[in-house]
Amino acid sequence: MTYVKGHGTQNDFVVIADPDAQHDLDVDLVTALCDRQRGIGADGVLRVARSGALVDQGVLDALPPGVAADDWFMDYRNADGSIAEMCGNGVRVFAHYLRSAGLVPDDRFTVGSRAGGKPVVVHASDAVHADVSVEMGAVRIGDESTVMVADESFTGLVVDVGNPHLACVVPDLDAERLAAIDFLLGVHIDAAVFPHGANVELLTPPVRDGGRYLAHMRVFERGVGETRSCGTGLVAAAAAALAGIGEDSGRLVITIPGGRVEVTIRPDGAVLRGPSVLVGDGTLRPGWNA
Ligand SMILES: N[C@@H](CCC[C@H](N)C(=O)O)C(=O)O
Repeated sequence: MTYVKGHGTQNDFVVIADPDAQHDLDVDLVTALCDRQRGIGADGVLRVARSGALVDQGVLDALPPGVAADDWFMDYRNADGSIAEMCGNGVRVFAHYLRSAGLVPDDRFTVGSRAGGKPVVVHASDAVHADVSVEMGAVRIGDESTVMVADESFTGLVVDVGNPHLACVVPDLDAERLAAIDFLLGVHIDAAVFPHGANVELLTPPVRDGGRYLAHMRVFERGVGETRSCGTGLVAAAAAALAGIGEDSGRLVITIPGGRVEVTIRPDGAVLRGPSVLVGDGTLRPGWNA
């Protein structure tokens, strides 16, 4: 099995090309691949397969809305082996991989995901770096909920970006205090609100900077733990930040530990724009996971 290692603002992935969906991406394989000591090490795995092949092989029950059988599908797995509906940084890396491997002829195409088809634009790319926009689709904002991080409680909005988020814009939080929060002391969401778990974002209040807003964010991902970036989390947090100041649209540049991305929120959907890096590639030797 060959792989490519890539990241989007240091949210890192093992990319496995499997056009006909022949591999069994079971929990043992995914957790071993993502293990930073005994595997390649990553926050998740992106299987590159034809959407129709995933249906034929029973990985998907049916094609999700907006996904055609011959679209390339990002079959995303978290580092713990669980399946998630969508990964915003993953789509950028996935699109970059497709371009760099010559699997798509143009810079505009649709990437399939369990949360539906995601149109992408590859603004610039070479073998290593790319700048990619993803139309993330509808952002649904729900009620408030709270999360305990160690013994501190944070209140946020339940946000659905295809996958579940609790996006907390924390009054008076600044970048320094945000950096000092210790997720290792425990992150506890309300299981009654999130029966399938959730990703948790902590965000500083947005500060206007010309025609955009600036903010800082950290994220604790379902199925992974703290990551240096989360694309769907950035979209959820941007929508929550705008909602908090009574806006339903706007542009935010958000700094996360892994870099900076731009999120545009409009009433009809969100766009995430940021970098992708393809770090290198290799071959797994027979028996590596025995
Ligand atoms: N890192 C991702 C989100 C990956 C899925 C998430 N952990 C979940 O379980 O919902 C992103 O960039 O969006």
